Amino acid sequence: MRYLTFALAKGRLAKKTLAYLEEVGITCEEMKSDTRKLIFVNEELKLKFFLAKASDVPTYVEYGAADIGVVGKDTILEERKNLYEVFDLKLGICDMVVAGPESAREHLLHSSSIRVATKYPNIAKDYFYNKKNQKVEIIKLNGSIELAPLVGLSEVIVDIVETGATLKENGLVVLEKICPLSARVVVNRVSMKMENQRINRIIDGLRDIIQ
Ligand SMILES: Nc1ncnc2c1ncn2[C@@H]1O[C@H](COP(=O)(O)OP(=O)(O)OP(=O)(O)O)[C@@H](O)[C@H]1O
Ligand SMILES: O=P(O)(O)OC[C@H]1O[C@H](OP(=O)(O)OP(=O)(O)O)[C@H](O)[C@@H]1O
Repeated sequence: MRYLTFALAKGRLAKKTLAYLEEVGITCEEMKSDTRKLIFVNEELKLKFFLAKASDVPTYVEYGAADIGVVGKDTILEERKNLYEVFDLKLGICDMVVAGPESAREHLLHSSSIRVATKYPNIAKDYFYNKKNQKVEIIKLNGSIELAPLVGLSEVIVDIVETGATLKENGLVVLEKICPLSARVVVNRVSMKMENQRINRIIDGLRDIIQ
């Protein structure tokens, strides 16, 4: 039997994803230890696991380097890879929003000369260009997005809001909601056909514990 390979997003989602997998009998003790090792193997179940940067998970799965991945819907929308999104794990629940100072609300409604800072340029383009038909300038950043309107880099941002604490502490508010987000299980298109039974057994197990 060949190994089924899982690509998991390191960071926020990793711990909870591992806890869910454990509940359906998929364990990888080694992975929980403090190690620099990148690949972990469960010989008994013929499974391999690796932790990758969240934004790279769809790439590993599209190319078949991983059969299954767990990653945020934000990353799926941004990376636009060719894969099956099979299941909502209902963890890492948050929203993609347009945010800024209250003073940007009017500007956002009427002006086209708006700058939007974001880690998610494709999501921002899709929202402003396709859904709203509004020509804005999109500026790509890699983190601490809330800084942009505070220092005059942009009028608004497109970013994730979970508790709202970061926005609040920086005097910003949600101006428009783009979409809800949560972690999803994604599967390589060929693996879905070739390993259908094994993959469906895992997905059914996860579905049972979440419902
Ligand atoms: N408060 C939150 N902020 C950011 N992401 C969140 C939050 N709550 C849940 N998530 C989800 O967790 C995923 C992983 O977030 P995490 O912060 O670990 O990585 P990242 O910010 O995408 O990557 P990196 O920090 O390496 O750029 C996100 O893609 C999103 O789906
Ligand atoms: O609504 P909240 O609960 O405050 O969470 C939202 C914040 O968390 C994320 O940032 P992250 O911690 O990933 O850091 P980053 O800004 O460096 O991406 C996101 O980009 C927001 O800044």
